[in-house]
Formats: sequence, C-alpha cells, structure tokens
Amino acid sequence: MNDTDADALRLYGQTFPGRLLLGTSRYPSPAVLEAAVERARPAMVTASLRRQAATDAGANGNAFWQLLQRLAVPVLPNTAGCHSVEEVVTTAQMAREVFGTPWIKLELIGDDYTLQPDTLNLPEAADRLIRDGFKVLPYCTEDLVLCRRLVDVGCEALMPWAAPIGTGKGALNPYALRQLRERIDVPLIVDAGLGLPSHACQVMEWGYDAVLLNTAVALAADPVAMAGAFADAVTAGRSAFRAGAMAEQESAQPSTPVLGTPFWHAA
Ligand SMILES: CC(=O)[C@@H](O)[C@H](O)COP(=O)(O)O
Repeated sequence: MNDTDADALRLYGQTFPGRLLLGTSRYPSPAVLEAAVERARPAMVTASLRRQAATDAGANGNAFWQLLQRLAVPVLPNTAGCHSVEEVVTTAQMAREVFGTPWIKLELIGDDYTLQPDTLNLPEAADRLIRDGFKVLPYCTEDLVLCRRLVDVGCEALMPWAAPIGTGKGALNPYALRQLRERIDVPLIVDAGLGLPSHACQVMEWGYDAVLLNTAVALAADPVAMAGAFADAVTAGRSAFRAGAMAEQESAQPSTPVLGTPFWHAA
C-alpha cells in the first residue's frame, strides 16, 4: 500500500480513490460531461432521479443511464427537489431500486429561493433512511448542533454547504466551517457553493475530507479543463493539510535570521 492508498477517503467503511465528487447536471452536452469525468476521475458522481430529465444536457433518460455505466464511477443518487421527509424517503427508495445502490445524498430543501436545507427536519429524514439501510450523506449547513444531531442518528459522514447551491461564492462562513471541522469527527465533505479551485483547496487545507461540486465545472467556459483544475486543487489542499500548516504570526518574522558576525568580517 503506498502513501496515497493509506490516505484514501473512507465513507461508511468503503474506500474511494479520490476526494472530489462531481454533479452531472447543466453540462453543455453529455460528451462534455463524460470528458470532464474522465479528466477529474471523481470518487462518485451524483444523479438525481427527479431532475435528470430529457432536457438535461441534451440527453434523454436512456442515454443518461448508458452514460453513467460508461463512466464506471460509483453513482451517488440524490433526493434533489424534495421538500418533506415523506418525499425524501419515497424518492430514496425509488433511487435505490433504479440505481442499485444503498448510497443516498439526502437533500431536503427548506427554502426554494436559497435552496437552504430544512435543518429542522433533516435529522428525522436521516434517521428514517439509516433505519431503512441507506448509507446517508446529508446535505446540511455548517451548524454544529445540527451536525451533531445528524451524527447522533447514525450519519457516518456529512455534507455541509460552503454557500448556496450554484452561487460559486466559496466558503461564506470560514469560522463556522473551521470550528465544525475541529468539533466533528466523522468525514466532512463540503458540498455546494464552490466556484473556484482555490475555494476547494482552501477547505481541503482546513481538513475537510472531500468536496462535491457541479455548477463551477459545468458552467465553466471549458468544463473539462476546469474539472482537471478542481481535481488538482483538491489534491493540493489535501497534501497541504497533511503537511501541517505553519502557525500564523501577528508580526513580521525574518525568514533568514541574522546571527553572529558575517564571515567576511570575521578575519
Ligand atoms: C450536484 C449536487 O448534488 C448539487 O446539489 C450540489 O449541491 C452542487 O452544488 P454546486 O452546483 O453549487 O457545486
């Protein structure tokens, strides 16, 4: 086992080869999506039972399923568009049948304008899914108490947002995200709102375990190149985290200390 294998992402006891997860919506074409996935080699790709419709990326339903199979990347179905616990449970059960996987990205939307998760009902939804045998990755906010509650009901990994979905703003609340990283022991995947590779690198430097993103790649002028840039940024951020960052200083510190007498004055 080399160093990379030893540092592999582990979720619910399963090992993944990378730390970038990619969404599959809003690409200019299925061919571009395929090329972006080949470039980034994501650990998982998300798929929405409800939204992956004929109009999405110009693909019809069947073509999309065939494309997913060609990609040969584990699929993470999501419950995008669900507004109640009952809707979540039904959608997740259908997704399990269709995609043949117990993995589910739990999305329970509480506000249609901000697409903010319904933080009050999320633990109940997660609890129901876990009791039903799902491996649940809940899309949540950076609220520490909510995250603890999700862990309490059995979530073995969480997906706090950086910013609202599709905004590309990067981490809006660095303080809370860093606190969360320090206070929660399960793997944390930053999901939503990352717009630049530097945003992804930053959260990885803070010790986040992975990132999930869609819009920043799909809507880039060159999605394939941007997929590669994000993959590189995630790797760099992880390496920096493992290397251990220096402590910030409040004042200048000479990087070349001046000690003793210069050798040319010594004689
Ligand atoms: C793909 C997916 O699951 C999205 O719901 C996810 O939240 C990505 O967000 P961005 O599009 O902001 O990257």
